[in-house]
Amino acid sequence: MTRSNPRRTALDILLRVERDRAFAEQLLDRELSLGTLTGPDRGLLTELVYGVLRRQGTLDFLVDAFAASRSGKLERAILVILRLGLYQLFFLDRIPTSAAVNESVNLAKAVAPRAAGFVNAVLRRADRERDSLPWPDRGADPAAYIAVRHSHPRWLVEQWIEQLGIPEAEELAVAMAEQAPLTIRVNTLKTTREAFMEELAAAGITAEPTVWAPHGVRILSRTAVTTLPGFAEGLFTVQDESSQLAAFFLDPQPGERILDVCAAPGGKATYLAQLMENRGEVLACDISAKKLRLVAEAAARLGIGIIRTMAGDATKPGAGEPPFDRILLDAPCSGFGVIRRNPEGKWWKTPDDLARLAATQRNILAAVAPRLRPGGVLLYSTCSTMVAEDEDVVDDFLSRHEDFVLEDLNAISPDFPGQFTGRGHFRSWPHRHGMDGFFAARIRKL
Ligand SMILES: C[S@@+](CC[C@H](N)C(=O)[O-])C[C@H]1O[C@@H](n2cnc3c(N)ncnc32)[C@H](O)[C@@H]1O
Repeated sequence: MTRSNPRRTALDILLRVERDRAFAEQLLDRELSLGTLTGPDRGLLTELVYGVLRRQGTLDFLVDAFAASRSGKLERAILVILRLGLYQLFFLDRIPTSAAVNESVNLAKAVAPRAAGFVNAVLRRADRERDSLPWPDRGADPAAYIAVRHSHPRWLVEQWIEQLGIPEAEELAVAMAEQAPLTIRVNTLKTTREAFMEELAAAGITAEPTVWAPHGVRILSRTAVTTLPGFAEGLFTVQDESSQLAAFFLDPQPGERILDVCAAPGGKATYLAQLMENRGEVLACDISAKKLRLVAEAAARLGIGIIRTMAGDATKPGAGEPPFDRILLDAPCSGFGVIRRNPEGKWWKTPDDLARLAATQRNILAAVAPRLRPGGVLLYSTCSTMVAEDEDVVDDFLSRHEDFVLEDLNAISPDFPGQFTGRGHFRSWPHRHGMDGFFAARIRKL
């Protein structure tokens, strides 16, 4: 078997994701750029890698149901071969059963020959018994049912149930296991949304304007970003509608000085500069000097001249800069709002990680807030659905800083009904809004 077999390549990538905690997106990009896979095999590889990571919880439940050994006890390579086979059997319509089973057996013969018969037996049994799967009892244990059926860690589902109640938590769980839409932001320094949509139509690409974000376009055709017209010319950048809105709600004005505290890779920093009509200054900081280069590259491609980058740890007090008109703190977070895009993250992170991240978020917020001028606005945002990383961080900060107040986005931006909580935070949900899960709070210094 050669490396140009998409199932073998998917197996290698999934094993590396498990073993090294490597990001699937980077491994896939590298593999696809080699050009050893062509035509539909490229799509199949992507589908298998992301599909197995998204549905891993359900697939392991099926392994436990149909294999004599529990999934946790199986050798890694055999477990991943079973996940791949079951994914093809249960989630892909276009692959015949015989192909799903035979290709899995071939994979086993190549990497773990003594397990080939076992793989064959488990997959054939799962296929025979597909109409009587032993799902957990929904009434007796709704969290177990939702976790297994829609493939999320149980503790995460329990948090969602606490926030939203059982029926809505299940809607969210369904949406969070789907593929996310491809959304871009049109660069209004170079074109308009209308003109860009005409270019897309002329290139045969189906797209629609985003519902709420004023410069967003959702791409409906299945296509790679780099093949869209105008990428090299900087007519657009990839950015989910929720992330666009978070930057938009800071409401930066031309000529102002803005601090973007955790800026890399620059999705929001470049949008701030765009909204400022490329006038004023955005100081884009990040702890990673390497990732800050991506901000500079994005700014150059988009024709932005007002972004200055500076590496540094935002938990340490910044020195030497006069106070800023506005601050964006897009904090490092669990990423539980974007698990449609990075599904591996949901299997890696634990409640302990949330506590650790929340401590960092609190430290950064307390360290950067003094850099705001009186009357200035700070926007705290995360791509997390977790109250511990969101409302709790903001409330803790406000309880210790009497010279800062929470602003009510319902009053500031009344044209966005349904996006804000009763207290005036921005909170988007995939099942309600079709966007990633995002949070933002506007805080004003008195
Ligand atoms: C959510 S990402 C920012 C995304 C970015 N705002 C955008 O829209 O493209 C969080 C960033 O925080 C940075 N970071 C983590 N800890 C930090 C710290 N202590 N000080 C500064 N930046 C930090 C990470 O390197 C990462 O780039």
